[in-house]
Amino acid sequence: MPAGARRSDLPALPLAVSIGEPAGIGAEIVAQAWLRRSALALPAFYLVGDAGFVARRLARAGLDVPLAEVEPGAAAATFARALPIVGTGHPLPDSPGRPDPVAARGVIAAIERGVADIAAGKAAGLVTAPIHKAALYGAGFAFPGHTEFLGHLAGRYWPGRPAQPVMMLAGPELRGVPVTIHIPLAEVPRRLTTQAIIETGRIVARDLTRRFGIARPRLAVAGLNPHAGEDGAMGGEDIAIVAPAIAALRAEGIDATGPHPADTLFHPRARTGYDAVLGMYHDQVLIPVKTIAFDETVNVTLGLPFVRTSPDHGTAFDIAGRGIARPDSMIAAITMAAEMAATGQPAEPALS
Ligand SMILES: NC(=O)C1=CN([C@@H]2O[C@H](COP(=O)(O)OP(=O)(O)OC[C@H]3O[C@@H](n4cnc5c(N)ncnc54)[C@H](O)[C@@H]3O)[C@@H](O)[C@H]2O)C=CC1
Ligand SMILES: NCC(=O)COP(=O)(O)O
Repeated sequence: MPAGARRSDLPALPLAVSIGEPAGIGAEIVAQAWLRRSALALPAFYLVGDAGFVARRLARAGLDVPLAEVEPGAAAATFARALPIVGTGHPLPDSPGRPDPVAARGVIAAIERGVADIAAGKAAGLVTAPIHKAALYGAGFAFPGHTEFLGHLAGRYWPGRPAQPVMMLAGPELRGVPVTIHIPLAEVPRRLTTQAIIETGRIVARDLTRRFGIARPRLAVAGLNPHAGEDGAMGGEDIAIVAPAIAALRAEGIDATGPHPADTLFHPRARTGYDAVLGMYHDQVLIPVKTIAFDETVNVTLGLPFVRTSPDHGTAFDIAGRGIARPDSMIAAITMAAEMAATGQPAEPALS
């Protein structure tokens, strides 16, 4: 829990939870979280989507959850008796495991509505259920994932306050940040820049302090190549790109170290030496994070003027519609969003 936040400080406003890919498990894990609201003292939240779809899916999955279609202003008062649903006006198909391109508009609208509600002072933060990226790309979605889309929406609703979204996977034992995210592995060396590492490191250091209460965050920066390049013998990027970024961060007073060989950065003793790892590409970070704590880890977007969290997992098409998906990571995401919102941090200032 971030310093400065206490359970009793849970935000007065509800959290908005976007429905995600309807062919996936999103509706089921939100409903499962709602069923545990009292036992876990969860903060109030509402699901943004299509109430008709949610009702059909929960019936199919054998989840007995009362639903109430409301406006955000009534969600907190409704939460004790029913799962509040805020409609987008876009019907969603109930076809578990089989994504239908017709759903894309409603999936995107739910994310947009959640951010609009935060900007309008109706929601404390956004929790996103997983999307199926390929389905959205097929419908013309121009962003690799939520992370970049939310940066775009921040520009729409907080103009003049440039957002620089940074993905962080935060688990009980490990926080990891991929500097490059959803790009082909073959493109990583070309698109990895010293400036990107510096900007990512600044945002992580700042938000670990502002949102997570860590006074002087320690950042361990992984090298790109085996053995962090072995003095250049196994790749020149660690000397040419990564090391200068670490030097620049240190010159700014940020406690960054490295480039560290990635293979020895994630064992339990190594993890005591830092507050977050900056990795150079997606799997360098997400494999250790999900291996250590798949059910408890939360995907947090740093660098935004609002709070956004998500479960670490995806749409789980193989188990959708059966009511067996574990809600743990969704519950962790809801809890973390509430705790981050409760720190009462104002909208983020622009970074230099
Ligand atoms: N934040 C987001 O929107 C995310 C979206 N995705 C998307 O999800 C889709 C599927 O991705 P995959 O790589 O297959 O990963 P996945 O996380 O959906 O599934 C991997 C395995 O974990 C299991 N699993 C996942 N969540 C579970 C839960 N809550 N309870 C029990 N078992 C669970 C699945 O059944 C499957 O066997 C892709 O389109 C991907 O882009 C993936 C990660 C995050
Ligand atoms: N692998 C993480 C992931 O896919 C989540 O991406 P995003 O939708 O949160 O940008």
